[in-house]
Amino acid sequence: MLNRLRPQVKVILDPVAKKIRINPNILTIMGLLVSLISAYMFATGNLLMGGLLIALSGFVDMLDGAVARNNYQTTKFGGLLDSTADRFADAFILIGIIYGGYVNWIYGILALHASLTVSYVRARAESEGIKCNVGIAERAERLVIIMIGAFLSYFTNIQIFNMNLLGIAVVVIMILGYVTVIQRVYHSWKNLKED
Ligand SMILES: CC(C)CCC[C@@H](C)CCC[C@@H](C)CCC[C@@H](C)CCOC[C@@H](COP(=O)(O)OP(=O)(O)OC[C@H]1O[C@@H](n2ccc(N)nc2=O)[C@H](O)[C@@H]1O)OCC[C@H](C)CCC[C@H](C)CCC[C@H](C)CCCC(C)C
Ligand SMILES: O=P([O-])([O-])O[C@@H]1[C@@H](O)[C@H](O)[C@@H](O)[C@H](O)[C@@H]1O
Ligand SMILES: [Mg+2]
Ligand SMILES: [Mg+2]
Repeated sequence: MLNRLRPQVKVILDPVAKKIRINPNILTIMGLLVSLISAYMFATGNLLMGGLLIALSGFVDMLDGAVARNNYQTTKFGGLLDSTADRFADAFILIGIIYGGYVNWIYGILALHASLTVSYVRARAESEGIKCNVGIAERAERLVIIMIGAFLSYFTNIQIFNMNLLGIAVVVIMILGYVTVIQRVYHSWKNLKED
């Protein structure tokens, strides 16, 4: 869903990206390091910074591709590095939230499994030659849901089923993640069943 905003983001980001003379792969690694710091913030109970650093990490993840495209530096390896870094960033953030005690570890592990499987199905489908960027909880949605959960947990003490709103956010991405896996498998079946 949020991927539909790419054209609007492009209008804002491209003028900035054109001026940046950093190798996109370095930016990708920088974004990954920001997600690691975000995880540390969650692990040590700093929800506000944890949420803000998810935003910054996501911004850098948007920027690395924009810099690559606007400076004619896109590479196949860069694309692989970007996707791989995203898997590590997803894991760092969820492990930080689990370690910080904001969600029962089983929900956190399942949310991580769902997130990684969403991306795996897409990569596996692409290896068979079909596009598969479909589903209700792609990576941008998952990160925004966690960000919102972190900020709401920081500013309020609302509890649902004895969980703060960050824990609820993790449960939400666990559920929506598995829904997205089903959506992507079904999408792939529809496009591959003739083969
Ligand atoms: C105070 C600071 C600490 C914090 C400041 C933060 C702000 C500066 C930023 C604020 C923006 C922030 C809210 C945005 C967060 C969104 C983020 C969580 C979502 C991230 O989605 C990922 C993003 C990029 O996806 P890709 O990596 O797949 O895409 P690209 O990198 O462009 O292309 C990959 C492609 O490029 C080539 N390449 C790449 C790397 C490389 N090294 N070499 C290469 O060659 C190669 O070809 C690769 O294949 O996805 C973007 C999706 C969508 C556009 C996101 C839109 C988000 C939207 C702006 C946010 C909406 C906000 C939300 C409704 C409300 C926010 C919640 C509130 C509580 C904050
Ligand atoms: O949305 P999602 O499929 O979970 O995750 C996506 C990966 O499948 C894709 O390979 C990558 O380029 C995107 O940046 C994002 O990480
Ligand atoms: Mg990127
Ligand atoms: Mg990425």
